Amino acid sequence: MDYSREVRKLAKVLLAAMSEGLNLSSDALEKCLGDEFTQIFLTNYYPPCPNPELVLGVNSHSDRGALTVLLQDEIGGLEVFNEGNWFEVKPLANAFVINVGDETEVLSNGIYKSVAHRAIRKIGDVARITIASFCNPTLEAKIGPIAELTEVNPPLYKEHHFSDMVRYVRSRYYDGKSGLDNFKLPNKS
Ligand SMILES: O=C(O)CCC(=O)C(=O)O
Ligand SMILES: [Fe+2]
Repeated sequence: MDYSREVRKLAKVLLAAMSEGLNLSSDALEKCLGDEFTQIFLTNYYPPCPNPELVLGVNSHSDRGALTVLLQDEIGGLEVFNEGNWFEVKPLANAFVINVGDETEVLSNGIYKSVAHRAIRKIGDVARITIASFCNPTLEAKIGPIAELTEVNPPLYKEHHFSDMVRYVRSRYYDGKSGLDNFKLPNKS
């Protein structure tokens, strides 16, 4: 309980800072996530494995919600994709990894990018444990680019309910593609 309360506080601080980074009021992003944004905790257990080079822990994906607070142990294996390459996210003691989720990319009209990531197995003879805390909109929340951000740049994403994103991503279960593909508007330029 304490952990979830503290993670929630951290997520609120991050959402406020990210809203200000968009030149919006500090409650702008959180307000879009519904009455109270939801939190889902997922513990990932990667058991010891004799042939780590043959195994992928979690296939490439981006987290679908607003943001993820990830706690990883010291084993390592998380990688992020940028400009055609995978980069290791080295574990740092007493630090969280924060992933921007797909719906923050939509709300910010593409200013904040959700991050493609995966988990590989680096060391075979020890288990790895991570705890992901997904901060998500409520299922009924209507998610689309925030109006102030579409005055200069046209909207890049279709408005949808978060439940539509969840349904779409589930239908594609970890196939390596982004959930955002389904909500992109055709580029008119
Ligand atoms: O275990 C990790 O390092 C990543 C897990 C993850 O990306 C997820 O649960 O969404
Ligand atoms: Fe993830």
